[in-house]
Amino acid sequence: MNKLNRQQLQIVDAMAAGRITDNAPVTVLQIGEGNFLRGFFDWMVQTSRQQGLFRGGVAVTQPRPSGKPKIEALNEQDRLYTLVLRGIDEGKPVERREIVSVFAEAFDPYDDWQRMIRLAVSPELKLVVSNTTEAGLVYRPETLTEGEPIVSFPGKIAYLLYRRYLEYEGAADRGLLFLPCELLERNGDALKESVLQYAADWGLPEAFREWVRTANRFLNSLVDRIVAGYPDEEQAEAWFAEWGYRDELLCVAEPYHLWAIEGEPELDELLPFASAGLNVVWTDSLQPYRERKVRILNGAHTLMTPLGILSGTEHVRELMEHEKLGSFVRSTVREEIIPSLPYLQEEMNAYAEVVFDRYMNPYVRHRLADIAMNSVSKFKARLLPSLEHYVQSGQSIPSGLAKGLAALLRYYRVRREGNEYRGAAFDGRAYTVRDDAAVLEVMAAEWEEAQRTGEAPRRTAERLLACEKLWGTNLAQWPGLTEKVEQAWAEWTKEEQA
Ligand SMILES: NC(=O)c1ccc[n+]([C@@H]2O[C@H](COP(=O)([O-])OP(=O)(O)OC[C@H]3O[C@@H](n4cnc5c(N)ncnc54)[C@H](O)[C@@H]3O)[C@@H](O)[C@H]2O)c1
Ligand SMILES: O=P(O)(O)OC[C@@H](O)[C@@H](O)[C@H](O)[C@H](O)CO
Repeated sequence: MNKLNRQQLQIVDAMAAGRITDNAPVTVLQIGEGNFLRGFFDWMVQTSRQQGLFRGGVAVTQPRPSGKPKIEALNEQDRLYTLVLRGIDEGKPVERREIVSVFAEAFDPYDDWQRMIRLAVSPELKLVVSNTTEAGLVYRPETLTEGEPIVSFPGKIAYLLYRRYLEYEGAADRGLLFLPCELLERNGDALKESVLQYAADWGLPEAFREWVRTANRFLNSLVDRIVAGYPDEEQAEAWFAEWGYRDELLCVAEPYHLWAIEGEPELDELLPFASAGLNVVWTDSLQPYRERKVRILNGAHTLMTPLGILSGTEHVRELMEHEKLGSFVRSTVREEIIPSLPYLQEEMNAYAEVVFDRYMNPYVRHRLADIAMNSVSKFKARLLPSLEHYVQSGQSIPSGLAKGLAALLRYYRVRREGNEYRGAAFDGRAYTVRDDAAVLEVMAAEWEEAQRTGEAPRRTAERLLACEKLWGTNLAQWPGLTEKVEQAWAEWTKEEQA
């Protein structure tokens, strides 16, 4: 059977009315080849194109050298992929398939840095969208060597903007609009600050920094859609047989979507998603949207993942249906996370119930292993603020959140095997942990030390919690936390030995 290709696109022409002509100007640079942008942003571009509201094309590049295979796979499929939206929408089952065809270019910036620069200085370019996870939108000092690709995502943006600034001699109307989709608080501001930091580190002129601030817009936004990515093999094969083509970039997402963007509604002219009928909200305050979503929906995901994997469950729905694990998640959200939020409790409860329904979506098999990537930074952004609320207000540490942290630490009990860091579940089965090398090295070293010295678990918990490199603060000083972590470990050790 053939892979998805342009001919195929013609066969399903009717459904691909938003397809791109090969000579469409590239108005969007996308940094991120991952599932999320393909299941969210690119689908929005396609939807707007189908209505004649958006005319440009998207150039997609990967933010890390390791993302190259996806870019290659995309090119092998004429830059097309299939998106399946499946779920319950207003009480009714929905299943829609669409071939997304918004990519005018897909290339590896590490292979062809000059191409990246040409794109950055293009007069057609208007928008830069990204999703590099919370671990990617981070400032890490980096040297600028002319002619060589910049490794980090914000470093790339700093250099590319500098080239654009030089190209147009600082013209005020040549700036770009940035829409980082990483789930970080004030993601636009975070990107701008990192860019300015690199500019200062590299000794770029103050006039350039001023141009970054005044001629460019870095919008803060909050995205919400569960994009599960590639389905399980059995489902994928059944679909390929039905459709008559194979698609390595097949992506499955729920129909629900929300993009709350801090900015004036007039920006809809540049980004005509709300006009296309999509659930895109222009707002002057993201805070309530953000906190509700990150602390409840993402927080519960990050809470369930380590314990779920350690217990041998694979998918969100399976975990939510599990008697003990499902009720652990629900009660921690209802009794610990929601009371830590400064908003109307009924509204938060109503939102949480919708989230639990979304988790139970019978059509989306959202893998815990996927959610688990970079769990340490996710825990810090999504769950630590809830835990901190109790510490700050002098209340005792709640058990569910402490158990979640204990599970996270136990999940990161890893050893290095070749290029991978592997841990063992309660039943001894091995799994791979994906996180920043620095995080994995610290975790592996701390656990190795525990094993080497045969120290008491309390001491190990204390050392891990005290590790400021991991948490940015000394968590061992939070009253009662070390004891609760140790207690949770002791219970699991008993279960493992039983
Ligand atoms: N999948 C969803 O349901 C969903 C929904 C909302 C937001 N998100 C956002 O998407 C991220 C996960 O993306 P996905 O679901 O597309 O997964 P994915 O694995 O398909 O893609 C992850 C992307 O992030 C990049 N990346 C990972 N670590 C990086 C690092 N250290 N530096 C630079 N780039 C890095 C990868 O190269 C890839 O482009 C989340 O962290 C979140 O910010 C996802
Ligand atoms: O995408 P991640 O890996 O940052 O986090 C996993 C999930 O919490 C996340 O993808 C949610 O499904 C999503 O944020 C829903 O909008």
